[in-house]
Amino acid sequence: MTTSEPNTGGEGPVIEAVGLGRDFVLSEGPFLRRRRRTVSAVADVTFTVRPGEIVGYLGPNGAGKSSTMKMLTGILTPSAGYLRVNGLEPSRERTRLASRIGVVFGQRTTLWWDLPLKDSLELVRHMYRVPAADHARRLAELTELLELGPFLATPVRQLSLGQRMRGDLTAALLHGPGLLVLDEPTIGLDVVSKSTIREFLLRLNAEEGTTILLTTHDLGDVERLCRRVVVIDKGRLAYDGDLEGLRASVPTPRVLVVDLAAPAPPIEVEGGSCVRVDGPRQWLELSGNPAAVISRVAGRHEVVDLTLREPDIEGVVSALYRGAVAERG
Ligand SMILES: Nc1ncnc2c1ncn2[C@@H]1O[C@H](COP(=O)(O)OP(=O)(O)OP(=O)(O)O)[C@@H](O)[C@H]1O
Repeated sequence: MTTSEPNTGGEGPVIEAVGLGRDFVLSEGPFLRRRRRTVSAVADVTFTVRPGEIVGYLGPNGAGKSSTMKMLTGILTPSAGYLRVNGLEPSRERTRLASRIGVVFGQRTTLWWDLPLKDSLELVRHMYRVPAADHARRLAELTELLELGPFLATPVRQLSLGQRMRGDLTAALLHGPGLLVLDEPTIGLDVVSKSTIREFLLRLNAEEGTTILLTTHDLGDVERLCRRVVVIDKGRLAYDGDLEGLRASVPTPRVLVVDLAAPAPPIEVEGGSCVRVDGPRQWLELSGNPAAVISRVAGRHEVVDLTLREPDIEGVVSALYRGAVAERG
């Protein structure tokens, strides 16, 4: 793939947020007795994204992810803190910033509902003032990579969700931005469409060095795409680091699944605690060395099969959301 412009605003951070905050003032209660209450959607969030990173911005519902995305793209003005995206202050320099970033909100489309996809993309070209030759080349590349060919002439309203998402990604990338901000890019998509989008994003990142920040509730997205995750909870930063570190930071035990020759009472063994029994199959949460527990179990029971399950990212993130992670500074 080729781009018409340099990808980033230099070697400095693509995103720099320091003590970022956003409050909303709500008016509650019956007429004449209304009270004002301040909600901190984002509070004192500090993180940096460097050129070429793919960062997952995760958190439970209402954590403050969308509010952060809106501040990054200049739609919302921060109430507190310092924020630069490609060296620009998003809420004050929104138009300049728009030429350097691509944004896709999975639940909305930027395309024109009644126009064929190709015409919608042509309008996007005019909005971003992309020269016709650059547009043609870029559209040809994206058409091939995202397999848009069969439905370029279809009105957007007739596209499937997966096709529309590929169209939206194309619209966001036609001007060759160095930063792509995605809010739930695979929401509602089937397995094949999710995979197409993930592989495309990986390729975009590898070949063009495009920096990607995405929110997602889909742990498949996280595992496939994100070498680093930033987790926020109740507006505050809960974790910033790699997936391995996230796994290690949450006490999610490994589980030994034991298939016995016949149903039996819950196994009692040092270093393992039986958490589930289903016929001859039992699940032991491990607190001790797996090899030692396995040898103890095998020494005392007639075992047909054993499987050691590592905690998956789903378990880790839900444990993190439940507040199992130690408070960090
Ligand atoms: N315009 C607004 N007015 C008042 N409160 C708001 C507004 N936008 C967001 N909030 C509140 O700020 C908090 C964070 O919301 P936000 O949409 O950023 O969370 P989120 O992490 O994106 O959630 P979800 O995963 O459900 O989309 C919530 O308590 C929400 O109710």
